[in-house]
Amino acid sequence: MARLFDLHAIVSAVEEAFREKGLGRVQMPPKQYLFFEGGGDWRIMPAYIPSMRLAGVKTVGVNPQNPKRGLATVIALIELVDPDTGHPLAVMDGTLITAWRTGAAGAIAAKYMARSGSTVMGVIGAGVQGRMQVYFTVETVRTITRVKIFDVRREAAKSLAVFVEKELGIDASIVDEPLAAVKGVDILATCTPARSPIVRGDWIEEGLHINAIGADAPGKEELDPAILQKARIVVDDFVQASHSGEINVPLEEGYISERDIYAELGEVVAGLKPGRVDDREITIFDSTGLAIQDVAAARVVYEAALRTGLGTRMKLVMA
Ligand SMILES: NC(=O)C1=CN([C@@H]2O[C@H](COP(=O)(O)OP(=O)(O)OC[C@H]3O[C@@H](n4cnc5c(N)ncnc54)[C@H](O)[C@@H]3O)[C@@H](O)[C@H]2O)C=CC1
Ligand SMILES: CC(=O)C(=O)O
Repeated sequence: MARLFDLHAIVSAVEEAFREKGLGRVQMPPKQYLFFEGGGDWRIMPAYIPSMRLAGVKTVGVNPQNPKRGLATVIALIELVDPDTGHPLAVMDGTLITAWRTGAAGAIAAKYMARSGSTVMGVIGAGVQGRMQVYFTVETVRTITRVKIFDVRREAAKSLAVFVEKELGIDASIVDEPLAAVKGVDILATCTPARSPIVRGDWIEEGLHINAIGADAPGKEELDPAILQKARIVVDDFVQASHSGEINVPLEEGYISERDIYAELGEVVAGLKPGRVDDREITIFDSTGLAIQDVAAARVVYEAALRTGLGTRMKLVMA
């Protein structure tokens, strides 16, 4: 999988998928959850994008206790199918695809919603998604020169700082408190499994764009609802975000109402609604993760595998 990685091809495929969603041309029922007694959950995520002749499903487990067992928090598997016949085309790892397509969604949101000329990025939660948010955003928004990193595990922050300096060639600073990752930044990515706000309302400065990535299940939240009350909020999918995104708790508790949600990202990408309209406004992209992102990114990898001969051909025996 890693040998087939192509950041810009993935961003472009995911952007096309968002555009199709904005134009109302995808089939994607909201993701379904099973909640395990041990604290983790498992999700099923199907999608069909007719104009891209693309269909498939991801199954994905999420358990923040996994790193203690030597496993990733997010573990996924993807099947692509031929939309003409329903025949499987490929079965592939979905763990890297999830990280890549989530990085791509954050980068696309930043492209449409962050201030132009943004130079400083902050990240809270320097795990798998935090790293990919930084990587994809830096490579897509070409003006970032510095990244500020906070993680409750200093070794995670250190590992990301080394990646940023060595692989991306820009400055990285590790900070000792979340406030310092928020102050003075243009783009903030929050990427933790938190169930109560980490970022406080009175820390927020004019013009900030936030990619709220970590909240992707009921009860999860990373931002003080006071931030949502004063921000332009764009979600990836209204139904999913209402049940499981950054807006789920503030909606449930009455801090915001459905009227406060400005748009879905696909509508912005499709040009139906403008993204940022004012350099001083605060904008939030609430990402829950969409199946259309998964199948779009998976197809980039599948086609690269066909081109390069990587992967294993399987004959499926069907009666
Ligand atoms: N929106 C989306 O499309 C997706 C969302 N996610 C969600 O993103 C979150 C992170 O996932 P991964 O990066 O894969 O997990 P991870 O376990 O690799 O990284 C999480 C990081 O957050 C840090 N952390 C935990 N609590 C913190 C706090 N209060 N302050 C600062 N750092 C803290 C941990 O030390 C760890 O380094 C999860 O909630 C996951 O469900 C995951 C994939 C896609
Ligand atoms: C983890 C998750 O929910 C997603 O991949 O969208």
